[in-house]
Amino acid sequence: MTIKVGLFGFGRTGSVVAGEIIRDSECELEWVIRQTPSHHNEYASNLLGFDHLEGKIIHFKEVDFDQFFKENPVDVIIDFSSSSAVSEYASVVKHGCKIVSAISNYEKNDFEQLEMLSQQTAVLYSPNITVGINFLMEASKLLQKIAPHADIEIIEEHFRGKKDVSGTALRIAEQLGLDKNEHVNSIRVGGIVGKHEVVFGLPNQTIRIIHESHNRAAFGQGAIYAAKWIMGKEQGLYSMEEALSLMMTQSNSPQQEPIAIR
Ligand SMILES: NC(=O)C1=CN([C@@H]2O[C@H](COP(=O)(O)OP(=O)(O)OC[C@H]3O[C@@H](n4cnc5c(N)ncnc54)[C@H](O)[C@@H]3O)[C@@H](O)[C@H]2O)C=CC1
Ligand SMILES: O=C(O)C1=N[C@H](C(=O)O)C[C@H](O)C1
Repeated sequence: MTIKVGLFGFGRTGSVVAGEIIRDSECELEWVIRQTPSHHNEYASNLLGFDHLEGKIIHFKEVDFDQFFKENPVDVIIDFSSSSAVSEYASVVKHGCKIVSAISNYEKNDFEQLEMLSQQTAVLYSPNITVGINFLMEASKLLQKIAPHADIEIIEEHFRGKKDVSGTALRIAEQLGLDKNEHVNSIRVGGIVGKHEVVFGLPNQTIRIIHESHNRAAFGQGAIYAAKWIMGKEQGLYSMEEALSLMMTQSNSPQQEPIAIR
């Protein structure tokens, strides 16, 4: 069954994610909604160099969202836009659509709205939707159990233009029970896509667990994995850790396909 996808955001990340969705044989990019008016009614596929027409680009001011979702139904919305977009697609849950949100830093009221939507449909929210970073989080939690007295610092590195502190780093701090104001160190240089390092300091050794995204396609592959995983889920708020930890715990069972990290 082909999964019909609606994408919010076509910026640094969304434009790359769109390409991954178009390339995926099990997904069809139905439309892309964004705040930027350029390329309205053009196709993401053409802008990305594909020959066929897929993923019509829609300027968000040109649509009545409720009418739009009724006339252009999708199975899942993938959100790589901004915190405020959740209010635009709130009505989509009436049509049974699932949600994968990759917004890294939500305003409080926007996240509360996303939580409300999860009472009506399945919502997967992940500030870092790569398979690798979620493995880093599981590995860090395991190491903290083994070395409970270690000093721990989190270092996050991103491109110069990223204004907010990494939502991933804040999530790692939360998972490790660390004060995010004390133990998250940010570096903003050049065009770094995203690097997260958890440093465990012991008296006689230092252990570093590092994940680095080299290409935003990693976020697209993670979002597609999440979209496929959430298809069979009932309403509720899910995390990428849950999606992956279930796979990781079942990964040695013969009927489970191991995670194909590409
Ligand atoms: N969870 C993850 O693994 C990742 C999350 N992100 C997050 O994705 C978001 C976007 O990041 P970038 O692509 O770098 O930003 P960007 O500023 O380059 O692109 C944002 C896009 O969203 C659109 N947009 C913004 N607000 C909108 C709204 N209310 N309705 C419709 N469209 C809207 C803009 O027109 C633009 O196309 C950020 O929150 C970022 O932290 C980015 C990479 C990975
Ligand atoms: O803004 C980005 O680009 C990224 N944001 C996410 C975050 O804030 O954690 C994830 C990734 O590192 C890239």
